[in-house]
Amino acid sequence: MSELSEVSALSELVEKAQKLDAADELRGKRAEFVLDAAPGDPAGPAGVYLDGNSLGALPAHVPEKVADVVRRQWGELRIRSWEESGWWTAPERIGDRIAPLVGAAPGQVVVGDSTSVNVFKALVAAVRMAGEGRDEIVVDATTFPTDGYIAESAARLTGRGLRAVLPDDVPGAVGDRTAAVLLNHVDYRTGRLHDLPRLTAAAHAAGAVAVWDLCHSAGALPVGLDEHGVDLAVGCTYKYLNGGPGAPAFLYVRRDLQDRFDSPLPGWNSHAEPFGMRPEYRPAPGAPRGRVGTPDILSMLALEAALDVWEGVSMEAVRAKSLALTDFFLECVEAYVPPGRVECLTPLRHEERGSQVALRCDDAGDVMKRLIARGVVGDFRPPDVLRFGFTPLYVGFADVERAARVLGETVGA
Ligand SMILES: Cc1ncc(COP(=O)(O)O)c(C=O)c1O
Ligand SMILES: Nc1c(O)cccc1C(=O)C[C@H](N)C(=O)O
Repeated sequence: MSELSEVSALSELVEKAQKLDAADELRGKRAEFVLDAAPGDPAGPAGVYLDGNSLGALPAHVPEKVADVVRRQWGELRIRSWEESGWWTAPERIGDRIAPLVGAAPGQVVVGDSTSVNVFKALVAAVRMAGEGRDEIVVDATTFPTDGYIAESAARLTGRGLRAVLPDDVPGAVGDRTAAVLLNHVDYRTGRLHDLPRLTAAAHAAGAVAVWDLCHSAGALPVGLDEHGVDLAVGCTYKYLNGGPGAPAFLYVRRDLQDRFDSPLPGWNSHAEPFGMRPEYRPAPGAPRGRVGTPDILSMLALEAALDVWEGVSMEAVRAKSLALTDFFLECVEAYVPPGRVECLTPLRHEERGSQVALRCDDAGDVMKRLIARGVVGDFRPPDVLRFGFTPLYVGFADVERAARVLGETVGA
């Protein structure tokens, strides 16, 4: 590109970003988060946070809420808070706040433990639901590692075999031996969105139980758990749900399966009568059956406060903006990054795209370090992937233009 056409591409994209930001119905949400100044803001220098697919930004009102939980609820009310501050019922109450964000009616989502622990609970329970005749678990061959490790352990514990299958190949791979299928909704590396309705239907047609990991889709796009008849699902709350580092995960058990959910971790919190202190276990009805032990109240209540930012936000608006952000990023990368320097791993088709863009780049580790030094925060996944996550509640189009411009300068240097 000549110097003149480079300048005109730049000013065109800057102008386009301004127009897109002005028309953005979610733009007011950014002020609800603690972030660096936006590009163009005289308070700059601007930082661009594109790592909300790993750790979501802090909603500004959360520290005050957490301070109240610590000082008053814990410091003053102490043990009374289990009842008076609603600590005991927090896992189901907060589950019901996450439920509409993933397309679930109330009473089916419980919050607690890590995603890894919930993958274990869900997968072993799925195998138990499927019955003795089915001797195989199918796991996403491209899965985030923790699901693969846990599936391997779940298979050994339940005496089933484990087969890793590419999500696209699941319909042809499942059969009357398949007990359960564990899939990631969005691939953590490439940002590829898998076809949840089709793959759930394929698992069901084979008589298998479908278990989904929603870590990279919850809060980023409509999931439609009830609508698509998903059996069990898990997800984290520290990415697009902005619950904070180590915020507890969630577990969805479809209502009509709850009586058959036989937890492999039947702790006292999931007992029908937890304070009965009985030697024999009797599972609670409904979502609380997914609980294990004492909930981590401080993290859980930070998450509860963080969920306030969803007030008045539709997941359709979030999805529309997410696709517009990733489309615009790809357009800017095309304009600013020297040809051949990066290769897009994220599908261009909207139906196959989550809310991140992954670019393959030979020296990705070094490039990401230099981007971060210039205030553009994404992340690096070995061996050669640059990941950029776009959280529609707080990322704007000027951020996107700036990130791609700095990327172009960094890899072009
Ligand atoms: C798809 C997926 N599953 C599971 C996890 C990890 O779960 P946790 O660390 O909450 O157990 C992550 C990210 O950390 C992830 O991206
Ligand atoms: N959970 C994380 C953590 O505790 C530290 C650093 C990163 C994470 C992540 O969430 C990584 C993320 N799941 C990924 O997609 O790579």
